[in-house]
Amino acid sequence: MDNNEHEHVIEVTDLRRVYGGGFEAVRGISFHVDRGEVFALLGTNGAGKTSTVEVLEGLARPASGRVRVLGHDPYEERSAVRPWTGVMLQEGGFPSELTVAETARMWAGCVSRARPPEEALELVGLERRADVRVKQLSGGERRRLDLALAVLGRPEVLFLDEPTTGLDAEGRHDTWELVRALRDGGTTVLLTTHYLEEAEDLADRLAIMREGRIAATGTPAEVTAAQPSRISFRLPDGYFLGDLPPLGELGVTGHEVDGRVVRLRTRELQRAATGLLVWAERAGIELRNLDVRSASLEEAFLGIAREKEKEEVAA
Ligand SMILES: Nc1ncnc2c1ncn2[C@@H]1O[C@H](COP(=O)(O)OP(=O)(O)OP(=O)(O)O)[C@@H](O)[C@H]1O
Repeated sequence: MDNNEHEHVIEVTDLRRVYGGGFEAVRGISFHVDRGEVFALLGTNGAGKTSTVEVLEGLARPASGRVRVLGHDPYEERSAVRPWTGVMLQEGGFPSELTVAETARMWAGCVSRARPPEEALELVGLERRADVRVKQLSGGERRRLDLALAVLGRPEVLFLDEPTTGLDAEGRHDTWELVRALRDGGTTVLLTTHYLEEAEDLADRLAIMREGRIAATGTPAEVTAAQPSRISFRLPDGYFLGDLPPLGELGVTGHEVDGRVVRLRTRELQRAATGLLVWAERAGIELRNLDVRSASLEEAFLGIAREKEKEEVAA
């Protein structure tokens, strides 16, 4: 199979997934992931991320819609897709009596084009734990083992469901480095995560799901651009809000005053910050505790979650 012919390594069109009792967990979503991209699927608990990823992994059939991985239907043509994909589920569930090295060797026997098991363990920093039984590993070490097994077959497409949950800060950064290295080597990665800084740092593009639908999608910068930036500072004694230049002219769309602390919201950060600083400079004022910040992905995420709450209150 010439896998290079499919630029969209993953294609999802109007995907719906309905569970046995009739509950519609995924309600018509579309997105694509190109070769060598890291794509993050974000969302609140129960938003439908795992339900979506399971369909892409070929573990479940869609109720309707079309899914293609490397140009194939991952459920109907599992044997054409499976050898090229690596999967890290939320729960690995490997036999706990085997050692780490035995587990890796056993798994290497099940995949085509396997790396040497020692190399996979080294990639995730488990080489010194090779002789430890799986049941004796810590939660974070088990996640590392799950990741080692997912990359053992040199996959072209890697599915990572919450890969860094339970890892300490160092483990998380190690995992990010590994994902970046795999991406740079041409691997396409689809990951779900609850850590917004992980998506901000790693993802080329992302989608935020809410109640089975995609509420926002784009690069991290595009998704955060929809949220206002913030400027805060301390007004010097003797000055009042009315002494500032007219806020509308600075491109400020909202403000709060808390004692002497002023917080401004704007979608034109450079214009607002420049106007404010020029005013302060001319007036010979020092704006103490000045903080100028673009919106973070976390703010965009919370904004989307709050839109939903507002809709519910209004209904
Ligand atoms: N086997 C099932 N039968 C019925 N409903 C299910 C089943 N599995 C999941 N659901 C429901 O589908 C919805 C989406 O679940 P899913 O696990 O895909 O969400 P998620 O975004 O991955 O959540 P989390 O971040 O908590 O892992 C939830 O409301 C969940 O209760």
